[in-house]
Amino acid sequence: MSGLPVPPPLGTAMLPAGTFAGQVVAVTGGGTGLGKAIAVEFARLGAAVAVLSRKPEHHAKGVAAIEVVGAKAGAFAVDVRDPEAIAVAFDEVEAALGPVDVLVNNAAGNFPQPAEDISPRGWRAVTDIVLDGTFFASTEFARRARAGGRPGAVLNIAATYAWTGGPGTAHSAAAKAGVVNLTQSLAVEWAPDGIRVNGLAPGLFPHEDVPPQMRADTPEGLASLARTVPAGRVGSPHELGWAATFLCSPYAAYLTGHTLVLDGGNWLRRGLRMPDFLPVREQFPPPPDAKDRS
Ligand SMILES: CCCCC/C=C/C(=O)SCCNC(=O)CCNC(=O)[C@H](O)C(C)(C)COP(=O)(O)OP(=O)(O)OC[C@H]1O[C@@H](n2cnc3c(N)ncnc32)[C@H](O)[C@@H]1OP(=O)(O)O
Ligand SMILES: NC(=O)C1=CN([C@@H]2O[C@H](COP(=O)(O)OP(=O)(O)OC[C@H]3O[C@@H](n4cnc5c(N)ncnc54)[C@H](OP(=O)(O)O)[C@@H]3O)[C@@H](O)[C@H]2O)C=CC1
Repeated sequence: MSGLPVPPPLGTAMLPAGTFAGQVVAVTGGGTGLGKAIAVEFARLGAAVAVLSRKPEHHAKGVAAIEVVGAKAGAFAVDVRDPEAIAVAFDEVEAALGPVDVLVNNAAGNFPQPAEDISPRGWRAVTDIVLDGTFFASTEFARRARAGGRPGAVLNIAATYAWTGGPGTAHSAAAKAGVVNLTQSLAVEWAPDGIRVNGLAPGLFPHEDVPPQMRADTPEGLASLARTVPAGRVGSPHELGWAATFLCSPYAAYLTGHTLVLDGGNWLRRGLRMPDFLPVREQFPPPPDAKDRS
C-alpha cells in the first residue's frame, strides 16, 4: 500500500437520492473548480443550484455541469465584495428558483506572494473576497431565512492554512482564519433560528481552473504534489462534494460550528524533523510575466 485508498468514482452516491429535492442551493464561485464539483453533487441529490460569481464564462461552465446531471440551474452575476449586489442576486435567485435553503461560501481570490510584496490593493482584494464576502452573503441569507421562518444551512469553504498560516499565503490564510472563526460565531447566533453554519477545509485539490502557480500541469508535477501528502495522493474535487453535501444534509442536523478538514493528513505531517526549509521566495518565485511592484 502506498497511501490511503482511492475514493469511489465521480457519480457514486453517498447520500440517498433526493436528499436535497425541492431545495435551492446557492454556491458562490460555483462555476469553476471545487465550487463546481460541490454544486454538481448538490444537483445530483435533487437540488436546484444557483451559481453566483462575476464572470459569464464561469456561469456557462457551472450551469452546463449542473444541467448535465438533470438538475435545474441558474447563474447570477455578483461580486461578493458588494453587499448590495448580493441582495440583488438573492432577489434574482428567489425569482428564478425560489428562496435559498443552503448557501455555500466558496468564492475566493488568492495568489502566492511573499507578504512584504503584497500590495495594499492585492491584500484587500483577497481578504475582501474571502472574509467580507463570506460575511455579506451569510448575513443576507440569514436575514431572509429568518424573515421567511425557514431553517437552512451555510457552508464556508476554508483552507487548512487557516490554522497554521504558511509561506506565500499571508492574505489568504488570515482571511480563512477569519472565516473559521466567523463560522463558530454565526453557528451560535443562528442555531435558535434553525440555521446551521459549518466549514470545510480542503488540503491540496489541484485542478485546471486555479491560476498556474497553484496547480500541477504535468504528471510529474502532480506526482510531486502527491508525495507531500501522507495519503500519497491529492484530493479529487468530487470528494469535497460528498463532504459538503453531508455537512448541509439532515444527517448532520446536530452538527454546527465545525470546520471539517479534508486533506489526507497533510496539515498534521509536521514533526521536529522535517525536509530542508525552503524560503518563501524559493517556493514561489515570481512568474516570468510578473508586474514589477518595486
Ligand atoms: C493546488 C494548490 C492549491 C493552493 C490553495 C488554493 C487556494 C485558493 O484559494 S485557490 C483560489 C484561487 N482563485 C482565484 O484567485 C480566482 C479569482 N482571483 C482573482 O479574481 C484575482 O486573482 C484577485 C484575487 C486579485 C481579485 O481580482 P480583482 O479584484 O479583479 O483584482 P485586480 O486584478 O484589480 O487586482 C487587485 C490587486 O491585486 C494585485 N494582484 C492581482 N493578481 C496578482 C498576482 N498574481 N500577484 C501579485 N499581485 C496580484 C493587483 O496587482 C492589484 O494590486 P495593485 O497592482 O497594487 O493595484
Ligand atoms: N484548490 C485547492 O487546492 C484549494 C482551494 N481552497 C478553497 O476552495 C475554494 C474554491 O477554490 P478553487 O475552486 O480551487 O478556485 P477557483 O479559482 O476555481 O474558484 C474561485 C471562484 O471564486 C469566484 N470568485 C472570485 N472572486 C469573486 C468575487 N469577487 N465575487 C464572486 N465570485 C468570485 C470565481 O468566479 P468568477 O471569477 O466568475 O467571479 C471562481 O469561480 C476557495 O474558497 C479556495 O480558497 C482551499 C484550499 C485548497
